[in-house]
Amino acid sequence: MPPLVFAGECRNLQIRLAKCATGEAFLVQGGDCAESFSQFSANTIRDSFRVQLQMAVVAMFGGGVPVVKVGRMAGQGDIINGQAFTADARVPDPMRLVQAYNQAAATLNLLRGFASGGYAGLQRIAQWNLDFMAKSDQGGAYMDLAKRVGEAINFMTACGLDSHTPIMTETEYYVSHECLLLDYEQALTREDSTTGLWYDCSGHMLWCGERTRQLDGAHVEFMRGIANPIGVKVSDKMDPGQLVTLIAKLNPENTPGRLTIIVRMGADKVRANMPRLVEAVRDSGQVVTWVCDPMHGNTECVANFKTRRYDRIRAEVEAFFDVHEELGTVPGGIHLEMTGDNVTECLGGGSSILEADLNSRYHTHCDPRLNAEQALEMSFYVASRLAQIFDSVLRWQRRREGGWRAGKGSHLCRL
Ligand SMILES: O=C[C@H](O)[C@H](O)COP(=O)(O)O
Ligand SMILES: C=C(OP(=O)(O)O)C(=O)O
Ligand SMILES: [Mn+2]
Repeated sequence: MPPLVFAGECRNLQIRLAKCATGEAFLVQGGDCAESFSQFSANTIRDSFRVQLQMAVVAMFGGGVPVVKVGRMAGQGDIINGQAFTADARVPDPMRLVQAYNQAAATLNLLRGFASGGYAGLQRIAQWNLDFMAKSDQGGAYMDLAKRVGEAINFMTACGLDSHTPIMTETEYYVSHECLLLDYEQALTREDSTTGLWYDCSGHMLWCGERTRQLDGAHVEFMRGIANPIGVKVSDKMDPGQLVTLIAKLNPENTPGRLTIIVRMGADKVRANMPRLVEAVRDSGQVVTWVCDPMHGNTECVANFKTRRYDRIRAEVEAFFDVHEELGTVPGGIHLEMTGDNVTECLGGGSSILEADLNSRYHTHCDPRLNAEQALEMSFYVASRLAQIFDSVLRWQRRREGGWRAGKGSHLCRL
């Protein structure tokens, strides 16, 4: 089966992720927990993509920083067994590997079309608002921002910016998924003819899950051998020394952008457990991109539904930014389980979803996702934190005629 991505694309993403490690860009990574075969459709793909476009515009315009867009898309869904709660459905079926591959290829094909075919053109910024969002507070706030962006574009066009330049009409978009099913990943791993390195061509970026990141495990051994940009999920159970050793194993050349540490601890565990990890990595001189996954540490069961509360998700993001602010290190991105559909899977947020609402539009096949409105609301919060950072950077720059220099390792030392 043909590879789904080209090694050169992975190298481009790695360069962008290196910028996220030094605060010169910010990663917005979002999509399903597990893409289901039954919900595979152009509209589902389109709507997830367009919310991510909206989030990127909000973070860029509000935060004053380039945004790197990576989807939790074109990865794995019902790739092993069926969803039905029956013994038959749960029997692993190898033909699902083929279906998952074909769906990933179709998803990626459509995403490439949206990204380069004009759908993502900045002139269309107002059309990205999803219909059901029009009347919501977030939708209204987004339209206000879209109007301001439109004015800025008109001004730049009046200054001579060619509205047909690719910056205005196209966007970069990458895909990622968990490197979980090694048979599937191995089948798509190819030696890149231009460098002689091995790339897992199932996606641009792969990450190692919280449950499979053992130093002597098969997943770390496989990921050590591929040249893709990779991530590692890290909970409060991670030991600082173990993390430093794991990073050295996965990124022995200490290549910027190669390794993203995706912290997922739970809102009430970040402040107590994240600083020691960040300090250990900083003191080791290793370059990583720090990203917050505020989903996986905040899962709970309410009224028989696996759900998450928007307030706890937001609190984890806040703590993530606070810890980096206190240590003078760099918040490099956010990693969300989200959808462009108007689902009721996570409680609270602007849509103020109540326990009684969970039953009405609960469509996830695995973890509960932020709906479009909640995801957009989160991007406004992220933008407000990025604005503070970049505002203070400008103050330092003015005062010191310098700027933030990427110090030894992933932290930034203020001049
Ligand atoms: O993202 C996927 C889930 O977190 C994983 O399947 C584990 O699910 P659990 O949190 O119900 O154990
Ligand atoms: C399983 C996942 O996360 P974690 O490994 O952090 O639990 C996931 O991101 O789908
Ligand atoms: Mn999940």
